[in-house]
Amino acid sequence: MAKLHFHFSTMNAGKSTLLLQAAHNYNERGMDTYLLIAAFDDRAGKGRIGSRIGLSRAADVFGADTDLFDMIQKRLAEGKVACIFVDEAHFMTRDQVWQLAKVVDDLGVPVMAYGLRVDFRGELFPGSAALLAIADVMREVRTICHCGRNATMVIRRGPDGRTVMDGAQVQVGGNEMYVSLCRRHWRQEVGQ
Ligand SMILES: Nc1ncnc2c1ncn2[C@@H]1O[C@H](COP(=O)(O)OP(=O)(O)O)[C@@H](O)[C@H]1O
Ligand SMILES: Cc1cn([C@H]2C[C@H](O)[C@@H](COP(=O)(O)O)O2)c(=O)[nH]c1=O
Repeated sequence: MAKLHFHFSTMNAGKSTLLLQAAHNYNERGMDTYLLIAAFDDRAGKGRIGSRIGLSRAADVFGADTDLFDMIQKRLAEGKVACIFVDEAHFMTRDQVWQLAKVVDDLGVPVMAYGLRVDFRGELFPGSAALLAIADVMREVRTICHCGRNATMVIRRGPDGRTVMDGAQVQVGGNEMYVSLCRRHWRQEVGQ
């Protein structure tokens, strides 16, 4: 039975690596996959999913207005797909998460979504909140803080290197701007 999976973590935990590895596993067994990524996260190049370990692969992009059910249905009309992979899933809207649930329930294709659970302030992203609410399977991709504890939070650093607590929820960036920490060290950094 097809399921909606949510693999969540902080940044720099290996989500994109795992996505590319899982997709490759399908492909090497002769099964097609369909890869999607949020349009504005173009760190690996527009329409590419990339991991810091050096792997990358082309993907279709979605914006906030994209109907993911329609988009996936069109792709399925072109040929069978064994699994759908979505990177930067935290950038989806709540409606888009429900569209993925409809793909799973009505079209019978499994969906694997990979994304952050919380933003730099410790607040859920809308896409993550919806996935935590309705995904069939949830799995944490674990990584560690500089102290060795499990990292569950992320801080954002401004251009001067200082930790910031103000600003838009969405700001695309990598290790130069974000650091994953355990909750204790996150609290210390943000002065809580
Ligand atoms: N050259 C490398 N060899 C092995 N692991 C690496 C290398 N470069 C980065 N990594 C590891 O890859 C992980 C980040 O992978 P990535 O897929 O980009 O994460 P995420 O999508 O969760 O942000 C980190 O654990 C990092 O230590
Ligand atoms: C914490 C946080 C992150 N983002 C952005 C920054 C990156 O572009 C992605 C996450 O990248 P990953 O390495 O693939 O995990 O999300 C953001 O917009 N707002 C935040 O608070």
